[in-house]
Amino acid sequence: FSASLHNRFAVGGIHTSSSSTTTRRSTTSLWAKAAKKKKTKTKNKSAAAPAGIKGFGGASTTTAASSSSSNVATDRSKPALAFYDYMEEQQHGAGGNLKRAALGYFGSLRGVVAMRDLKKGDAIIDIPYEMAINLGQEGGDPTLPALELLKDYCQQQQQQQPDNNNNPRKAYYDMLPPFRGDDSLGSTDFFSDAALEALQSPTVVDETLKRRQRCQMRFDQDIDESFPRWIDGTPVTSEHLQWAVWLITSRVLTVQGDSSEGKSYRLLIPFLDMCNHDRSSPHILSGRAVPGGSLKVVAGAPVKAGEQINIAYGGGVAGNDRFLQDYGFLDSDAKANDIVALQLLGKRRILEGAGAGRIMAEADREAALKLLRSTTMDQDRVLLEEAKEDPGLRSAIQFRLGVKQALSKQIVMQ
Ligand SMILES: C[S@@+](CC[C@H](N)C(=O)[O-])C[C@H]1O[C@@H](n2cnc3c(N)ncnc32)[C@H](O)[C@@H]1O
Repeated sequence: FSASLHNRFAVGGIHTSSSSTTTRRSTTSLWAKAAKKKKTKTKNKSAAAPAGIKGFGGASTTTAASSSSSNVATDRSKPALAFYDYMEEQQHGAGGNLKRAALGYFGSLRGVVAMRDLKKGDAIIDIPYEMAINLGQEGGDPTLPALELLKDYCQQQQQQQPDNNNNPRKAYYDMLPPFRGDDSLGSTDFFSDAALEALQSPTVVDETLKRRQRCQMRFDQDIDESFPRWIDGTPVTSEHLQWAVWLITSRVLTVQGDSSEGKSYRLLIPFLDMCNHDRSSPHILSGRAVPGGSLKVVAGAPVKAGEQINIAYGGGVAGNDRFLQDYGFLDSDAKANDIVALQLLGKRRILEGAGAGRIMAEADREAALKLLRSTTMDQDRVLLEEAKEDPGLRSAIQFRLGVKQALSKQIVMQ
């Protein structure tokens, strides 16, 4: 859930970041290696998780939950069950999580649902570091970890059935949002020209075009015939790499390593990466990228069975400019638009991209405000109605409408 270096979630813990000046590759091994343990499956799964997703009950049937969210449909699809098995495998030791939480659907959005009541301070999710995929040291270029991820993804997908000796991460990879899926297409990286223009945001357009260019350069430079093939046996394309970049920007967490080392790493943390965003979430991320470490979501308030377990992406300080570029959706919380408006008024520093950490240059602010003034909010609402065919165009118009609303609030307040 990459966003910014400034947004540390927890002391000595996980923070969100895709931004930094360093682009050095990690010298650590790519995969967080487990201390050698016997690779045996838990024999009696329902004994291992008597009250969780693998046992009886569950969030969809529990009587403990009183809210309407207790009717959440837990994900018991074949790939999900294979993924739960994968978590339970002894070398991962993450099966205990399934007593407390599972995957569920909130409308059409998959997320994590509590399987039982939990107290404030309880670990809701607790994933051993060894289960995480370490994509290298923190850096500003998402195409580097994307390349590593894409390579491993293609290698793991070579066989149809998960086989823990040859493709141990397949069960997890099968749960990732698919290539060309609606989720990934929500990111500005996949916007049509018309949608990009409709953003009325020169800085977002500029950053998007640069990222596309960087992705193409990475593809030209590092992907050749020796690269593993795509799932269907055809050569990997730059569009596959763009999808992998989106996986990085939307689901990787930057986690501090050993305190004496002073380094941070980009981790894909299975299951934890399935938590959706809610800016007001009280839950806290903690943990370190060290052997034996635990990567946790700790309850910041009591949790009821059936409740969705969300976390605040971007440390709760990212605006909708970042949400649209990195995650591919707009945060409905008004604060996400207020942040963009404050940046445009020179009252808040830019979080990431060109000029990160600085107040936006006056000329850039003026250019952006001029574009925003080129249509009224009423006109935008009409255009939004008309933009049914192009989801990117709709998001772009929604983005600028939100920014205009936030700007008008700021101006009234002045
Ligand atoms: C870290 S993943 C979260 C899990 C994801 N829903 C899944 O099923 O794999 C981040 C992605 O989830 C979706 N997402 C997370 N929070 C959301 C929200 N509040 N509204 C809409 N989509 C959201 C977006 O597609 C985002 O890029």
